[in-house]
Amino acid sequence: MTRVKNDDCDATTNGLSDECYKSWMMEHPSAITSFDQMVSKAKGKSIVVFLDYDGTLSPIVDDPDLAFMSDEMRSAVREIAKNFPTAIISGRSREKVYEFVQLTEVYYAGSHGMDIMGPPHQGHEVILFQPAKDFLPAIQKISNVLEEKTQKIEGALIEDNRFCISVHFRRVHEKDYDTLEEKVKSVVKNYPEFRLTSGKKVMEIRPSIKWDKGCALEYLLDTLGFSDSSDVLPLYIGDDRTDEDAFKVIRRRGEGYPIIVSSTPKETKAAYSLRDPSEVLSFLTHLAKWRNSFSGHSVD
Ligand SMILES: O=P(O)(O)OC[C@H]1O[C@H](O[C@H]2O[C@H](CO)[C@@H](O)[C@H](O)[C@H]2O)[C@H](O)[C@@H](O)[C@@H]1O
Repeated sequence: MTRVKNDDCDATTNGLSDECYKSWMMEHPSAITSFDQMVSKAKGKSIVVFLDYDGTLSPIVDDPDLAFMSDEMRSAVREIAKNFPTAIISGRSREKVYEFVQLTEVYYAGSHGMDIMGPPHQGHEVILFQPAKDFLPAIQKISNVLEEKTQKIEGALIEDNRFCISVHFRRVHEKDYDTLEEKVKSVVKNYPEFRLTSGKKVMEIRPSIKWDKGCALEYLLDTLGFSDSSDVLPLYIGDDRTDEDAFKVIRRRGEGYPIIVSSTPKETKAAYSLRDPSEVLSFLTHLAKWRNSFSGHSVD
């Protein structure tokens, strides 16, 4: 049993010291203190902002239905979206993220990028890409079986994320972790076209297609007309394992900033870090102010 144990580190549970964090920060410096250096590379380029939702724009809470973002964060994201093309890429269903964020100015990619929508046009939804449509009937079946098989495990929660399913165990007794994982695995093994991944106290079942948050980032850059990597600086802020796929894409492109949200050292492809959503808020506010300071004349 490994999947359900180690995905939600904090300094108290993993015993990592401040010293350890400081040395990790040397490799992944704060995006706030590195701000001037980062934006100095923006000359002649377009910044495109990609944001994860849970743990990035909203703090991690016990009940996934209560993961609200603050009004300050909403205003900061709105300000960012006024100045840069902006997308929110989440493991949640697109509808659920929209319910939380409530901004019409941004692109949304739900279900780990398998459900991409542009800003609404004349009040209508603009669905751009849904590569896992064929899997919907099977997802529904899996969801029903999981509901039934896990109903006796206190605290287990199945979340329907449309093109993928989350099995939450944040509120499950630790003694029941193994049982829950076995049950989930026994269901998934009957659906070879699906795979099991993990995040923060959550197991996720998703179609085994070659599509992830990194592919969604590239798709959105192409859609926005930025396939030429020398003209664009993509900036991606995220806190979880699935965000690593986007970090890798930015690394591969050789331009842009992968930024991890973490208050503990962890293995990551990110180049910069922010401690928590409150630092994300400061960074976004700073970025919008920096852009606004050029209003009327170009940054280029
Ligand atoms: O890609 P994200 O936007 O980060 O979504 C990843 C998962 O986030 C949510 O779960 C996480 O946040 C919950 C609320 O804070 C927390 O209770 C849970 O333990 C975390 O794993 C969401 O509910 C999942 O469906 C997403 O896959």
